[in-house]
Amino acid sequence: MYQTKYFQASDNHELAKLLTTIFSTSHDGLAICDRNGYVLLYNEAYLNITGVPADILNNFSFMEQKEMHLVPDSSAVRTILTKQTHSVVIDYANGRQAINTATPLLDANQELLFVVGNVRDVTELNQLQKELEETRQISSAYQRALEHIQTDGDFDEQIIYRSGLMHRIASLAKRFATNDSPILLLGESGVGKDVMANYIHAQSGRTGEFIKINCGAIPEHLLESELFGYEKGAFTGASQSKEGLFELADRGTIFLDEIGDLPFPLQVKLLNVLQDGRIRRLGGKTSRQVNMRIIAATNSDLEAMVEQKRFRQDLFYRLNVLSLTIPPLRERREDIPALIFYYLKKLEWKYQQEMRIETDALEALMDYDWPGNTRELKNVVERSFHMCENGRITFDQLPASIRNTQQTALPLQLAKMDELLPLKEAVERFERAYIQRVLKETDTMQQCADKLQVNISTLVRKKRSLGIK
Ligand SMILES: Nc1ncnc2c1ncn2[C@@H]1O[C@H](COP(=O)(O)OP(=O)(O)OP(=O)(O)O)[C@@H](O)[C@H]1O
Repeated sequence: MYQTKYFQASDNHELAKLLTTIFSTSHDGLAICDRNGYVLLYNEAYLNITGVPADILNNFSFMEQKEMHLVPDSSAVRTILTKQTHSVVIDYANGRQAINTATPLLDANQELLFVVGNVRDVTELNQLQKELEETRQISSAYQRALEHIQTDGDFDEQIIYRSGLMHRIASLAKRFATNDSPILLLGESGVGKDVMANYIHAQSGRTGEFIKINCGAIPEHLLESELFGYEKGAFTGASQSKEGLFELADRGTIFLDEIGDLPFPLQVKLLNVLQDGRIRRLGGKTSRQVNMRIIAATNSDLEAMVEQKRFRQDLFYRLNVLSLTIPPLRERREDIPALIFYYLKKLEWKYQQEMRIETDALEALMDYDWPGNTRELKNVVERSFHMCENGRITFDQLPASIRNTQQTALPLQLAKMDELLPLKEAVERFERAYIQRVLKETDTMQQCADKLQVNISTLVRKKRSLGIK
C-alpha cells in the first residue's frame, strides 16, 4: 500500500470506515478467512461473481465448500495448506469465470492468521475474446462463401458446401459429368438432388438443354405423351404432332425427379430408351436416336421397392450404374453456416439491406437437425430475415422448433435409452441430468433451488449424492 504525506486517519474507527467502504465498493470479489478456512468477511461482489450463496459462506469453510463441490476449486484452500500465495482460474457453476487469488497473512512466528482472497471476474473479457474469434470465423466463412459465389457466377446453379463429405460428392459428380451413363441421385427430400442434377449438367459440357420432369406430379396417361411426344392423330385431341421431353433434351440432360413414382408400364419404356438411346413418339412408325444424358432422383428406398415388385429390377440396375447419395444436412453440419451466409447474402442483395446474425442464433441453427434439410434451412433464413429488427437476426426470432432443440434433447435422450435400468438408477440419471441443466441455465445456486422449488440445502445434498461437480 502506498500512502502520501497527507493521509492521517484520526482514529481506528475512521480507518475501519474507510477500509469498509473500499471493501464493499470493490468490483473484485473479496473474502477473508481464518486459518481453518472459515469466512470472516466478504463483499457483495464475491457473492455475485462466485454465485456461492451467503448462507453457504456463513456456515461452511472453504474446505467444506470444496469438498461438497459447491466450488470447483479454491485458492484459499491451497494457501491454507502451503502458506503461499496461489492463483487459480475457476469456472463457477453460474457460468462466470474468475481469477481467484489467495494471499496469506502471517504472524511474527510465520503462523497463518488470515487468508485474503481476491476474485477477479474475467467472464466478459473471455466472452469478448470468444466473440471476436467467432466473428473472425464467421467473417471468414462469409468471405469464403462470397468467393465461391463470385467465382462460380450464377446464383441458382450453386452448390454451397464446406464439408469434406460434400466436397467428395461434388468431385465425384464432376467426374461423372463428363460421360454419358445414367446417374441416380439418392437422398432425403430437400438435400439438393435437384441442385446436383443442374450442377452435373453444367459441368458436362453438353450444349443442349437441361429438362426436368417430376414423374410423380403428372398423371400416368399424360406422362407418356410428355416424355415421348406424339404424332398427329395418335389419340383423340392430337391435332398436331408434338416433340416429347426426351427429344427436347437432345444433346442435353433430362432429369427424372421422383423416379420411384414412374408408373410400371413406363418403366419398361424407359428401360428400352436407356438400352438403345432411341425413342418413338406415340402413334409414330419410326424411332429416332436421341443423345441425352439421363439423371434420375428419388428419396424413396428403390431397393425396397424392387423387393416389393413396385420398381423393375432391370431398370434399377440400369439407372444405378453411377449413383450419388447426398447425405442429410445433420450429417454435414459444417455446411450449415456456409448455406446460411449464402442465403443471407442473396437476400441482402435482393432487398439492399445488411443483415447480421447473432452468435447464439447461429449456434441454435447449427445444433438443429433439419428434417427438411436445405429446403427448410432456406425457408428459416428467409423468414428470419423478414422478421428481424435492426438488421440483426436474434435467437428469439427463430422458430420455436429450433429454439426448443435444447429443451427436447433431454426426454429424447431418455427415450433413446435402450438398456433397462433399475428404477432407482434411472431416476438418479434423470435427476443428475436435470439438475445439471438447470444449474447451467441459472446464475446462482439460490436461483437454481428456486427454479427446482427445493431449498438450497436440499440442492446441496442432492448435488453431493449425485456427484454433480
Ligand atoms: N448445396 C446446396 N447449395 C445451395 N442450395 C441448395 C443446396 N442444396 C439444396 N439447396 C436448395 O435447397 C432447396 C431444396 O433443394 P432440392 O430441390 O435440390 O432438393 P431435393 O433433394 O431435390 O428435394 P426433393 O427430393 O424434395 O425434390 C432448393 O431451394 C435448393 O436451391
